[in-house]
Amino acid sequence: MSALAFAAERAVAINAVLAASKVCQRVFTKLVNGETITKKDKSPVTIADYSAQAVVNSILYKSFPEDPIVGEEDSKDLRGEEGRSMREKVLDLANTGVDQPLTENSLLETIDRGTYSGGAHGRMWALDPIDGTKGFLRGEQFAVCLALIVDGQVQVGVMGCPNLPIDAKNKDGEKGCLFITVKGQGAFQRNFSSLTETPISMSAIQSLTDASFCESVESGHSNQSDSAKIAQLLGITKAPVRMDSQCKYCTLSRGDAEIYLRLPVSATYQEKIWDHASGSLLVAEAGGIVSDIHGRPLDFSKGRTLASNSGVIAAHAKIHAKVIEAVQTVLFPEGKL
Ligand SMILES: Nc1ncnc2c1ncn2[C@@H]1O[C@H](COP(=O)(O)O)[C@@H](OP(=O)(O)O)[C@H]1O
Ligand SMILES: [Mg+2]
Ligand SMILES: [Mg+2]
Ligand SMILES: [Mg+2]
Repeated sequence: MSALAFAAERAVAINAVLAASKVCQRVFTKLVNGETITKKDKSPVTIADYSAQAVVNSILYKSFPEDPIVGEEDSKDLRGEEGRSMREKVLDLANTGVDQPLTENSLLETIDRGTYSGGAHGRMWALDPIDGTKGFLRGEQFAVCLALIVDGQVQVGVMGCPNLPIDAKNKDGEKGCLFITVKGQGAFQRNFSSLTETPISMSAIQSLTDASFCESVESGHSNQSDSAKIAQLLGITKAPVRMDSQCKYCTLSRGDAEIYLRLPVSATYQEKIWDHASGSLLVAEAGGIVSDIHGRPLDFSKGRTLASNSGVIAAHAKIHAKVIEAVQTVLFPEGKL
């Protein structure tokens, strides 16, 4: 029997995301127990972001030294005398997640392996070391998100969600889930603490009135008054599930909600590829369709952003077209498209 496609990439991505997720958990515990998180100082989360990016990049480099990485962060603010204090903290933290300790120089170099410009050709990884920074700071949802993109197509996606309950019905139960997908091979969930992977799929609701939808906690990231109108038009009665990060894609994929609406708040904002690469493949492999507000597939070949898309709409394949129709009616009452 031949090995499954991307088996090595899948395994390395799981290791990298798990290691970075644990680094984030460690930072958070430290912050909560110390005084820093209440200071409204953005530096703590920045430390976690940098450390997680260093850990993932370092693990990827060992197995795939030739692969470029499109990562959210870069080392600019860690350099020089001004960056010293943060650099030292990041180094300490990052070194809790890697086998071979990094030096200050190799830390900066490792973080900057994420500066690739993306594009339509060849292999590249897309990395969001902490997606949902604001959720992380609030002690709510965030995710470490890693995807392999080949010739503009997402092939592998792994997400670590340290604060997500393993079972949505038991919110006080064990937390820490890993979501894993390879194109054509399905969607899976496992606990941080166990190797057993469980296949997951979206719920196929019969009627839209039974549906619930997810959206950002942050109204600056997705237009919540438009989503309320769309929900009303679709006959949805349940309150929106507001959640930070790509945990929304994970929630849909295991059947805990049916629709994800990400509606533009500005005409100029371009979604970042690392905010959607892994999550969109997970939903597709779990039985959903992911598109922009016009129903167009997300195009990961345009560089670091989804430059040819606007917003994101994800839903079970059976209801996606109906959702897009409602989105168009609300956003373009004059029939713009
Ligand atoms: N105006 C905007 N519209 C849409 N997304 C935005 C935005 N400004 C920032 N974001 C993105 O929203 C992401 C968080 O998404 P969500 O609201 O679903 O939690 C952020 O990721 P980071 O937290 O990694 O910076 C950031 O990239
Ligand atoms: Mg993000
Ligand atoms: Mg981020
Ligand atoms: Mg950010």
